[in-house]
Amino acid sequence: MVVGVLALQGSFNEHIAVLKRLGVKGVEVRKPEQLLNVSSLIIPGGESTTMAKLAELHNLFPALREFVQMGKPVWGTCAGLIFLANKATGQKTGGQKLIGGLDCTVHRNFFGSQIQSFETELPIPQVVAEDGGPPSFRAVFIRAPAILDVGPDVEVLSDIPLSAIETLNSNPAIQNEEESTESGKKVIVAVKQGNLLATAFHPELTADTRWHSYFLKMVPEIEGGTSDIVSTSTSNQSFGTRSIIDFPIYQ
Ligand SMILES: NC(=O)CC[C@H](N)C(=O)O
Repeated sequence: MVVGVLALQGSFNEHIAVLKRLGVKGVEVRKPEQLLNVSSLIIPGGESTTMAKLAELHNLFPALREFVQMGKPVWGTCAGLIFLANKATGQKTGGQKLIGGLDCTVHRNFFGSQIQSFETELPIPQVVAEDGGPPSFRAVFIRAPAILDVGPDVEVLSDIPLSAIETLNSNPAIQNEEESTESGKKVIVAVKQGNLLATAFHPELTADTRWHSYFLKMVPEIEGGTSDIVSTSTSNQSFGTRSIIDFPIYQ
């Protein structure tokens, strides 16, 4: 079995490279019929409006929705998270099509514009760190979304205190959100709901492969049939982070 990576736009190459480091084949998915050949799917970061337009052009929405509804593991990172959400706010005029399935509301550019992108250390969730490594991971937020509310079946894996973000005082979206958020202090940045995993940050842009290993464990074919793929690879894991200078710029 191979892992599909939606390759319309954004950081699909980076995801495929991480999968390769873990000994797993990642294949680019651009057409509906290609979803038949993959056990699971990663939807990368990029620009969700553009991705939605390209998905529409390639008639991918029905197949993507079916893939999600069939219970196949799907992981959305950043724009991919927006794509999977049932509801998005902060969209461009006219809105954009979503795959949906993930019971949450996401704010598309919660942390501000491209220049308000940032990196921070966040505690690694217990379930993600099963194979060890440092207690935190480097979370890379690029014009990132955040999850504003979740339904009862959604498990929150990571959240972030707004006070930890430098842009807090200069970004009106965050200030408004802070006032309207009940806890007033945190937003959700990683969730799991059954077969769906979603992160507002970009693990594929760091050398820490634990989020990818966690996702691979959600894929029954890989976990059951070829468990050495995941367990062997974890011994090769490193936990460093690439410099932000290397990051692709998403418009
Ligand atoms: N790095 C990203 O994927 C950014 C996503 C962007 N906020 C969007 O609307 O699509």
